[in-house]
Amino acid sequence: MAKDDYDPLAIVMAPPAKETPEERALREQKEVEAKQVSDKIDEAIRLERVALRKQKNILRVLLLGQAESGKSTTLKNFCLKYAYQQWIQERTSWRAVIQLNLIRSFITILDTIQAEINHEPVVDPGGSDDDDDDDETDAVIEPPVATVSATPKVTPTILNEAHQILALRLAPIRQLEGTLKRRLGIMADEVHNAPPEEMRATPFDPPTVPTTAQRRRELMVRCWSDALKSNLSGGRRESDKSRDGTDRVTDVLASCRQDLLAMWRDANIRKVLKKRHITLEESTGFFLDDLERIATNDYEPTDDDVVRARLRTLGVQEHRILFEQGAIPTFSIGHEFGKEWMIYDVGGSRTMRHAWLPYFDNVNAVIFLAPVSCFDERLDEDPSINRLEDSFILWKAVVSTPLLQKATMIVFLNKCDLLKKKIKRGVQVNKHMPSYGERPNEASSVVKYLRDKFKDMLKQFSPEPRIGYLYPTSVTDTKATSATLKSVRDGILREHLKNANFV
Ligand SMILES: Nc1nc2c(ncn2[C@@H]2O[C@H](COP(=O)(O)OP(=O)(O)OP(=O)(O)O)[C@@H](O)[C@H]2O)c(=O)[nH]1
Ligand SMILES: [Mg+2]
Repeated sequence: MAKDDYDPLAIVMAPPAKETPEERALREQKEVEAKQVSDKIDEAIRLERVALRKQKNILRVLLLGQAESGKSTTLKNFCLKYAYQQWIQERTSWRAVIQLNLIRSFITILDTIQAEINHEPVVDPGGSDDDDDDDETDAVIEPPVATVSATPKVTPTILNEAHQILALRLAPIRQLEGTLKRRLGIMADEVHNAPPEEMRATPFDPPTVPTTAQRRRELMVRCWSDALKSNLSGGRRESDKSRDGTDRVTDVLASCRQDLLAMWRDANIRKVLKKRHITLEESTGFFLDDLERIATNDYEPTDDDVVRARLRTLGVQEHRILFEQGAIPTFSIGHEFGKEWMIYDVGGSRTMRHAWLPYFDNVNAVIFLAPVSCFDERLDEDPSINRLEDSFILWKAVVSTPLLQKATMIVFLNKCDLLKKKIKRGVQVNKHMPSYGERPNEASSVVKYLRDKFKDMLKQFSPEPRIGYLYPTSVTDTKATSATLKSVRDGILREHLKNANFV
């Protein structure tokens, strides 16, 4: 069998080689019975979840927003602030995820070096801000278009033989990616070449299939606590260990540390990344600036590392948070009220929005994550759609639906830190968002402008008048987010008390 055809699951599941018709009938009957039992268990779990969702004393909070908007990061902030004991139990297990984020950044650098050496054409992800195209339009958002030079210019590269040797020496880190993915039980993330999936702009829309199916490779798990458990227990093989019993991935990273540092600090490699429009500093799971600390044998993740680690959410994850002693204000009715929260963290990609609808029932609050730095970016799953435009479409659907009419609406205008960086880099907001007009090209002014837009839409499209709470956030900044969460928690509890006629 060719190596690529090898499928351990198919081998295990294949029927016995010399099966008689009687044996076959018996096996098939057993399979039907097993399926019935399995379906019954699934149904029992589903009913238990529905019952849990209806329990009156549990506060239900829904985290909504497009992919990479910061939903899971917000959830981590909640756990860090209000369920710290649970948090520290899981903290060490995040090491593998952080190492994987780091390794993937290096794989991007290695691929870029290769592309440069091969004189591959440069892909312009969204048109340059330097061009003088002053095309006036009334559109709120101008969707950027990816362009590839028709006749690629073969310019002499600034990389030399030493860079090639360095890249060759670091080639083994590519293998570590597979080891970590297997260990974490990461789903087939190679959606890259998969047939296009059905997508929905909002949970209420009919499905469509995108014309452009090329997507980035992402790391996704069904539930991060399962991934972390898999890392701790079954996921590790003997071959993952070095001879002295230590972890092979950690050992390889530590032994490559100097070369990795040399690669990330090399001025010419940085220039090539810039030329090829690769801004790793602004991409998800960025740990390159922490390399010196992470590529060591005794690396232990810090709270901040865990908050910044990136794992894409698949489907909807339910997280039960039991607020620790003292984490809940007493108001006037005693300690226990609002102690238990169920936070639903959804996968934000358009391919996953169909799964949100069952969770719109009986929700106390929605925290809607709108990344404000992405006015010049396109959706990964459908590059014809501008990311900010997508946030507006989603927000309109969320505020319009009668299903969420009673929910307290909270908006996090997130990624303000990245917005500041982008503007500092010289990106002109009004080139990508003509409606922004001649307002100052400053982060605070952009945030105010977008805040007003989200607020206006809440007013215009809510079935009944209601107030919303809008916060500018950078949820990777745990200190600032801690203060925001306190205000969010108090707001949600107060609204809940009001609705329950306690105040
Ligand atoms: N710099 C910066 N990075 C952020 C911020 N919020 C989130 N991120 C990063 O953006 C990436 C995506 O964040 P997630 O919280 O995983 O996004 P999500 O909304 O859960 O995405 P899906 O699970 O795909 O729906 C992670 O690498 C985060 O560290 C922010 O305010 N500033
Ligand atoms: Mg997520």
